[in-house]
Amino acid sequence: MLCRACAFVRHLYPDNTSHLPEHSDNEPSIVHGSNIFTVSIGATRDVNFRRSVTPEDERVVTAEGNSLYIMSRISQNTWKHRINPAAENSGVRYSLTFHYVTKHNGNATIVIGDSNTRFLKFGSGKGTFGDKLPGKRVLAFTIDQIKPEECSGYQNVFIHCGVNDIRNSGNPDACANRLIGKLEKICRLCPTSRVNVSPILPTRLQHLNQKAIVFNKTLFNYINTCNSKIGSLDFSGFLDENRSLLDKRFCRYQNEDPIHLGSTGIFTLASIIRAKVNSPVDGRLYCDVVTQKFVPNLRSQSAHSS
Ligand SMILES: O=C(O)CCC(=O)C(=O)O
Ligand SMILES: [Fe+2]
Repeated sequence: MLCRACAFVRHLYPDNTSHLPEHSDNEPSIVHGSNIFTVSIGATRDVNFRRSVTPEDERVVTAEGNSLYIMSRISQNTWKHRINPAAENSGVRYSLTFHYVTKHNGNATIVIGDSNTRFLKFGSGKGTFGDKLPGKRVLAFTIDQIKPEECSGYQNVFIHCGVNDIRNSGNPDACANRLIGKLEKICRLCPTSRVNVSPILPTRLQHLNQKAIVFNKTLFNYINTCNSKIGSLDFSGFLDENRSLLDKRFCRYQNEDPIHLGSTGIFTLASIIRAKVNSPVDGRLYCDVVTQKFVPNLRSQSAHSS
């Protein structure tokens, strides 16, 4: 059970000269998907709303005494609000703003990924990330199924792309560019979130791994040169001793399934995600391992390709 509480902010506007600078109510403690309620008492004042990316898009809400206006938490990622000084003095105004907060909401995490993320569980109790790491897991089997809008309000965003796209496409580079397009949109929608992307996880199939290398190289070139601080996960521990295939220990059914993680693999993936949430906010803790060491190994290729 998450510990939920209400935090409230009180403002006093003694006369028409008092104002509130432009801001968003986007504190990490405010629960994703919640609403923000503001009760007005006393003089009527205008609340001006402006879209962050297109500031010319401005709206005004007139907050009369004894009225309530409601903003969604999600809107705070794309809108700012302020109260300008008023032309005429119509007296004192108070406002009370209520935020729905949880103690650990600063860790709120969304994982969007393929079937290898299916068994990652948020919540409390055994087999979950626990109360201190609240969040949501969303399945996206292909890059096109990733919906950037779902990420807003989460402090940590993890995008885990599987092999479905590269398996069905002759052009892994084009797949990587489609994912990059999604990442750019996520960074625009969630400017204060820590966005992380996984390299494609190695499989037991060398022909897929070769496509994954091309995909990962394009992806890493982008994240190492883009202006957004996108983090990545270090998957080097999943490789076998030749550093070319998914280590059997992590496979489902001990190597019977060449693509899917078994319980050890899922546990390892969960640990990597948890460590990333707990890591310092440096934005750039990169493993280039997959692009540098995850090279095709001809010996294991003939032994394992199918
Ligand atoms: O006084 C108001 O209506 C605005 C209050 C507000 O924006 C806030 O408390 O964050
Ligand atoms: Fe506010």
